Amino acid sequence: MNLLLVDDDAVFRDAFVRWMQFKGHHVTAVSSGAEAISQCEKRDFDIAVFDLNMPGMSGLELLQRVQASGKMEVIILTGEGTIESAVLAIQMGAFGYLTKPCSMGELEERCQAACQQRQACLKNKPARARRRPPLTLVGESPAMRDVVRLIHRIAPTDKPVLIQGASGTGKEVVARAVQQHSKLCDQPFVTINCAALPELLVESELFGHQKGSFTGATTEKPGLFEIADGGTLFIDEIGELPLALQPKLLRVLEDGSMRRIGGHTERNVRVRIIVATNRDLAAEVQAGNFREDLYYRINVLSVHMPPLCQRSGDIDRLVDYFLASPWQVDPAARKALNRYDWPGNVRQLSNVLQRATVLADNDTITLDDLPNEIASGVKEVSQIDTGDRKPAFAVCDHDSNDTVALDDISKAHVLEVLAKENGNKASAARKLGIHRRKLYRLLERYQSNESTPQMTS
Ligand SMILES: Nc1ncnc2c1ncn2[C@@H]1O[C@H](COP(=O)(O)OP(=O)(O)OP(=O)(O)O)[C@@H](O)[C@H]1O
Repeated sequence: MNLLLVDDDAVFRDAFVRWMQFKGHHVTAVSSGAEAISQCEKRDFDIAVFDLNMPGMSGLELLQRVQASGKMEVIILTGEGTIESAVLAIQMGAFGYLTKPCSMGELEERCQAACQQRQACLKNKPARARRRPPLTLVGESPAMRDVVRLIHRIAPTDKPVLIQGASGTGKEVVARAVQQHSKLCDQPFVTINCAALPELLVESELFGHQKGSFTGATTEKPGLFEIADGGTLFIDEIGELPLALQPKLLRVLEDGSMRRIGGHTERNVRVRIIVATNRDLAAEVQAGNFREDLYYRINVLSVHMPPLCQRSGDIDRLVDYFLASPWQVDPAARKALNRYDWPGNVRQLSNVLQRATVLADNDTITLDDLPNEIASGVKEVSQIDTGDRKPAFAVCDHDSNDTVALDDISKAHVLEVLAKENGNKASAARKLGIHRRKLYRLLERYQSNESTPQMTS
């Protein structure tokens, strides 16, 4: 295998290089995301192993940067082993993740498995078919029907589109839908997230640079406007675009002209712009953080994404969409999913379901596999989306008293059995007829409920 390791831990790097070379693999080991990107520009790798926590660029950011090339499989290493980051890595397209400390043998095995998958993929599928899966905008609630109607109205024009809405509501999905229903659907769809990059990098990503125009600009590089020429550029988190850069964007929007950083040549591009933000851009204009002329230039056609809690019926549809066969959700868990407020919207729902599939004992997701704040029938009211001063917790279900009573009975029984077994969890789980992991989760839930403030109706 041709392997790339990116880890700031020199001892681990050294051990990895020795082991993998001993096993006959080619290894390139670097200590930062920036070095990794430059290596990827120079040569192809079969498998890349990224440490999650690195100064500068994290493993997940790096994954996002190299993912577009679709050339190699990525394995993420995490020292903390949080389920959330692992789920995120898989969602972003990583082959898998491993928790440190792990043995070199284990890591090599995982790399071999990733390599086999890559080879099977390269053999069986033509290059075009390996691109992104087809886009699906799930939702038939009245609010989402309005969004879909709007997409069909605005897609055929070549005007800029502004998509606003809270984080995770599906703004990027809508941007892609607009592009796919437009006459530019066969042309490039290029994306940039302004929040994920430092100021100088945003400018150089958008407009490109000439060799030597700043430290680190070792080669000339075309910007995304040039790459997207003839197609669509999706600028995510436009509210984070530095003020100093805004006139440059305004200019390219007005007459299609731009210059690379350090360049003297005026270039002309024809790009349809779609921008998205979770900020209130009008308020940002008022606050002096966003230029008024740019705001009017991008706010020609706008789409407002409704929060998930305002899309009646869509939670069940999304659950069925995210969970492929043979996964099922038992009625109590489905009820809990439906009554939760989803401050993180569709992204949070997708993460919760992926987490549940990791935790579930079999193919059915139960209340035990859901996070406490969802399973316990107490919903966290989002203050981010509405700005309203609401209590942090509120009971949202009429029969929550029954749930609490049942919970109390089962808790008493579980604790009694555990006491009888002298605190031995393995034998208590056997007596209770449940998996040991389930017992651990129940005990965690009892503990956190004791420390969670709850209001009764
Ligand atoms: N209607 C939908 N149907 C299917 N999947 C959806 C839908 N809405 C969102 N998703 C999925 O939810 C996740 C978040 O969506 P997306 O990135 O488009 O949200 P966003 O509003 O752009 O978030 P952010 O503001 O944080 O960038 C993605 O995995 C996306 O595929």
